[in-house]
Amino acid sequence: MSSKRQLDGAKRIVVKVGTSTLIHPNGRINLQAIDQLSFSLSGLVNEGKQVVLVSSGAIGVGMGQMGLDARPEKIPEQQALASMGQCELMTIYQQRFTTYGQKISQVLLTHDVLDYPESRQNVFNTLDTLLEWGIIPIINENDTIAVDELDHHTKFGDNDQLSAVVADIVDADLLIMLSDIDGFFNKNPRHFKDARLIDEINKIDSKVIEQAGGKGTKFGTGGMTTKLKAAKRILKHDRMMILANGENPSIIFRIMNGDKIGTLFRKK
Ligand SMILES: Nc1ncnc2c1ncn2[C@@H]1O[C@H](COP(=O)(O)OP(=O)(O)O)[C@@H](O)[C@H]1O
Ligand SMILES: N[C@@H](CCC(=O)OP(=O)(O)O)C(=O)O
Repeated sequence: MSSKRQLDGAKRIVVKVGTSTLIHPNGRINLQAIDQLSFSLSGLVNEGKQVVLVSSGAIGVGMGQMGLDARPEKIPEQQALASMGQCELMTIYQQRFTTYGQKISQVLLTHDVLDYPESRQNVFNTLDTLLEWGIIPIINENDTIAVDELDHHTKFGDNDQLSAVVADIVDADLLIMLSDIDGFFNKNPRHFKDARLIDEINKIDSKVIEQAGGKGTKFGTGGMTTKLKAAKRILKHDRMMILANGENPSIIFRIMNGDKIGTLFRKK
């Protein structure tokens, strides 16, 4: 067995970063993580890759701004926090990416863009143009609009699934999902000391689904269940996904080098 993964020269890459990577447990912004992420993604663009960043964190950053240590129950309050936090988050990204000479843009999406071929095409046209220009689009769900109503489905559910949808829209080769855990384990490692990291998964069957548990921190949403839903979509369309620990986002360079880090989801 080869000690390196063959990522088949992946050129168009979507990177998803979860709230738990961007926010310290004390609620403050993890500047080091954002800096490393900006450095690594700018480095990939300089190597000739096309990179989209799907970034969570708006609500988490908004909570920090308002001094809250628990997510409010009321949806309008969550949306207000997202609106504040998104602005702050983009300001920090703008600063850090500028340091590395990298231009960025912001794209906020709702699920219903997928229901309308014209909207979907417009999203593709925008993203494709940005990527051709060497810009890194930073995508989040448009939390102000995104709520689930009976007849108007605007919510993706979570950014794990949003990132897989984005990978489809831009026809990405690879989705790198950075979380607060080293990859997919055969059981939740926060509850079981003997949990084992799985190197590669080729199919999301009921056995794999049963191994997935809930979220890890107060900032996370969905836990492994939503990451597996995203992986299912990725496999269905013959793309690759790597789930890895975003604690130190420069891990992206080693991932792209084919080092066996985290869990690779790929069809056999
Ligand atoms: N089988 C599993 N393997 C790895 N992590 C798991 C598993 N089942 C549940 N988890 C939990 O999923 C968490 C990651 O998801 P989440 O908290 O939503 O983070 P993020 O903010 O990165 O989306 C881990 O911290 C872990 O507690
Ligand atoms: N749109 C929300 C993110 C929702 C979400 O999926 O968060 P996470 O599980 O941390 O990736 C925000 O920016 O706070």
